[in-house]
Amino acid sequence: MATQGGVSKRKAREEKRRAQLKARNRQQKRESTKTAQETREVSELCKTIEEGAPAPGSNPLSLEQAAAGSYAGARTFEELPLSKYSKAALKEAGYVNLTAIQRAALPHALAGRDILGAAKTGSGKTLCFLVPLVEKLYRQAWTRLDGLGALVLTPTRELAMQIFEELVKVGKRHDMSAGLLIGGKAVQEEATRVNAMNILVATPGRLLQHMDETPGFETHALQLLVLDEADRILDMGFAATLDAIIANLPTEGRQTLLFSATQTKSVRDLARLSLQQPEYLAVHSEAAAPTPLKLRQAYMVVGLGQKMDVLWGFIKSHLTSKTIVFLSTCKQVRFVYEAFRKLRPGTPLRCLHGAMKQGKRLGVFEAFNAPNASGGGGVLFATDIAARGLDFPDVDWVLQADCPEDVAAYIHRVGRTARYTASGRSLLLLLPSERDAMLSQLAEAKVPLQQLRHNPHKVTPIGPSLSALLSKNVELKAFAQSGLVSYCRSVYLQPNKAVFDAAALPLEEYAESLGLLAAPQLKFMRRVGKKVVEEVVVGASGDAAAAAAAAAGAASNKQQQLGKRKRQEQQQQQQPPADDTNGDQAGGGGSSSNLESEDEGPSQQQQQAAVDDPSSSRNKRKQPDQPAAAAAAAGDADDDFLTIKQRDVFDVASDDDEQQQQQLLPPEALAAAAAAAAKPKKRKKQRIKLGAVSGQRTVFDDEGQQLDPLALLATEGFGSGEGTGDAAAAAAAAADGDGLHVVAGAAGDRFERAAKLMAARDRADKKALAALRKQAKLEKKIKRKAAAQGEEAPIAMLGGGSDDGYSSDDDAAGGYSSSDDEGPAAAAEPDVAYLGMARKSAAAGQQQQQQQQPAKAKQRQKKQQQQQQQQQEPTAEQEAAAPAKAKQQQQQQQQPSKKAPAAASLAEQEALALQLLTSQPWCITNGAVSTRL
Ligand SMILES: Nc1ncnc2c1ncn2[C@@H]1O[C@H](COP(=O)(O)OP(=O)(O)OP(=O)(O)O)[C@@H](O)[C@H]1O
Repeated sequence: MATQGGVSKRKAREEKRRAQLKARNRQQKRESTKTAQETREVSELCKTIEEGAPAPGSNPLSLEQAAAGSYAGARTFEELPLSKYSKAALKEAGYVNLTAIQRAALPHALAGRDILGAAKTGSGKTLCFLVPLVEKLYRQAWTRLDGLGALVLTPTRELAMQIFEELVKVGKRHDMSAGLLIGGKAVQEEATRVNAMNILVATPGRLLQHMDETPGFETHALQLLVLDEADRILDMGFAATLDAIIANLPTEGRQTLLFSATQTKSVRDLARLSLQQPEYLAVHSEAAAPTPLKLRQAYMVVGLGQKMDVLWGFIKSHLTSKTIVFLSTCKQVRFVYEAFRKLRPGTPLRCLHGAMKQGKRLGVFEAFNAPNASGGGGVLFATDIAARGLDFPDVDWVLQADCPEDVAAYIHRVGRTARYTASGRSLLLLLPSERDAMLSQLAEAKVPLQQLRHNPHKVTPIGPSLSALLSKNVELKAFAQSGLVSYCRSVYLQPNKAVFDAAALPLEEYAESLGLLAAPQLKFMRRVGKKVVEEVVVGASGDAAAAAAAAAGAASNKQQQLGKRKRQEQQQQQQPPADDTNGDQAGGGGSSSNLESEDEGPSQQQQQAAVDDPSSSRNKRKQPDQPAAAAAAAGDADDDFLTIKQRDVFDVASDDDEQQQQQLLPPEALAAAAAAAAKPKKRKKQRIKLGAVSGQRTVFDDEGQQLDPLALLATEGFGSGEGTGDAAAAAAAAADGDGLHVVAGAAGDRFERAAKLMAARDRADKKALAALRKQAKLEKKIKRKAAAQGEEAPIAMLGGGSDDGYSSDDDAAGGYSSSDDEGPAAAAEPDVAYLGMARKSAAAGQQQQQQQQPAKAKQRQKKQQQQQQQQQEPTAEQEAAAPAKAKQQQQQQQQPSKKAPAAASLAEQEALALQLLTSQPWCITNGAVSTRL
């Protein structure tokens, strides 16, 4: 039996070995056939490319169809000299016909030429470099042993991930390795595999890190370098990193492809890349607009104080739309997202910014990237990390809540919608101070814009709701504060000074709109203010009118424009409710829902001026029918949040505006306007500015009387006599009409003193914040400890507020300091109070504690009880001193103790801190926001 079993086992083993051998032979045969086929295919492809390549410098897009013997002019992927692997993969991914930029770029790229390609957003530039990349390595029979053959650089991690996914689709049948190198992942993990990669998609920073740190990371064989969003990678932000990367790459025999919707033309930039006779392919340079055809773009002028309301109103009115909202800083995104989430608009909210952890970033990206199966909407609040290249499907709206830094940023942001053949809409919110310059820059770039205004019935102020939220949530308040500061700083730092004017930001209004009680005092903003003062002082000579004129002369054009804009703003504020106008515009239909009208040209501008002008009688009359017709044509009847104002505003910044408005005014209104203009408005405004040394807050005394802004200095430690004296002198000087330079001179001193005071406050604020942080840390630690010991929920940490779910009754009853709670355990650990026990009898509480306490604690308790007993048996001396002591105790009971028990004092501290956080103004010191305590 044993021998029989052994024989059958041996037979089975032999059969298995034979089967394996057969399989290996088959595999080898297949591979050699495949290699032979591939070799044949590669040689054919090389021949076709060599013979049929378009002439250098030609634009294949101009060809109607592929010429005989040439693949230039191909209209489908099938007509291009591509491997059958690539063709099959492209077909599987649903790519059949070529887009314009693909028709122009692919023939040149396949021929191995360097390319500088520019085309509108969403026009398919990704395939313009991925297909030639895969094909080039395939034609060179690149194997895994050959190392790094192609490198794609992109400015953001999300874009790198998206390109990588696309690469996997296109190259799925090829035998190559590809890797994704982005920050936020363990570099060591990547280092083990990076050397085995044939293709890398990377962000510049992480790639350079591997070049510096990963042993054996070689790039000498690189065949192809791609810069997606080339202008961004070539700009200042990446300059040093890119130069270091390029220094590590071979220049000989390397093909370089650069693509973007907004291409760089800087010769110096291109010289850094050592391009070899590049083909410049800007397929949409002759187009009417640099933005997608199916994108409807609009702007709206909104004061900074109303931005949050408009944003909220927009979201509430577009709950089923998929929207991306762009804000300028991470901190703003964080605040708006957190605050709106708590206000529950009724649509999913997400946020994406650079300060998020990579895992979260990826999760949000994937979630927003998922096709919208249910058809429901959603909002993504994002910084400019989502502005370039990302191909989120089905985005209906792009809302730029903050002005983009330049036209290129605008084009990329709006390009997140209306991609490929889809349509989309965008709305740009502009501050009155940004309007003219930004619109003229956009007009210069031929961006077609229509002016809209919001339906006031759809906008409710959310400041009070935010304020209520902030008063309960210290963290959210800190977010609001840092959001505000970061926004102001971003405006202050913008190089595009024609558009961004930090001095024109109405901080008080903005702070209020975020739910804050007061605006911060920002050092950098004070520098802006100081500059204005200096300009005025330089211009001051003799009387105030001359000084104002000199100041106006010295000030930049921008400032003059600002004055003009402010006048316009004032006019707009006096305007009758916007819905009246819109109702009229809608042709009496009562609906203010139109987004587009067909009328353009100068008459439009006149119409605009009439709409803007409150005194124009045309405003009160019905407008012609055309907007109603346009509305019907536009099919926007569902959008009752936005209402039409004007279409294609190209020269809103022109100096003729005022003139045009005046032409439309009736004579009486003109006379009134002339009288108003004759008043020395400017002087008055400047005086207010100069006096507002410590911000433009209204200051009230204890009785609630409004104080002169200058008197603030007197009340805040500069010597009341001097301060009031200054204020009075300033007021007197101002009254006699010669006050401008006097006030300006005095302001210098005050600035200095105010700066000192603020510095002292800042230090105090910092200390207070540090104490708060320390306390929060302590709470967390105690909580963790408690959780680890398996203690149940009813343990509250001192200073922990009501987050732990305690009833307000307990809090109101002063649960922290209830004498019932201060058992031996509480005495031993003064930072922990067992609030849950306040509801039970002290005895029950003690019993429970005894059950929970470990043996050591029991011993300690016993010892303390013994001590108490000893204390209860008074000595003769104690008996003698007893009456005096009793009296003292009685006094102590009657007078609230100055030094409260530890628990009570901490609770008080917390309450005080909370109160101060929600009521005091706050400052900024070296970037850290702190609360003035
Ligand atoms: N030939 C094609 N046929 C069908 N769909 C295509 C084709 N080319 C590209 N697309 C699709 O068009 C969309 C936009 O493509 P892509 O992301 O490459 O645009 P882009 O020009 O790089 O945009 P951006 O300038 O914003 O980076 C993608 O969803 C892509 O799948």
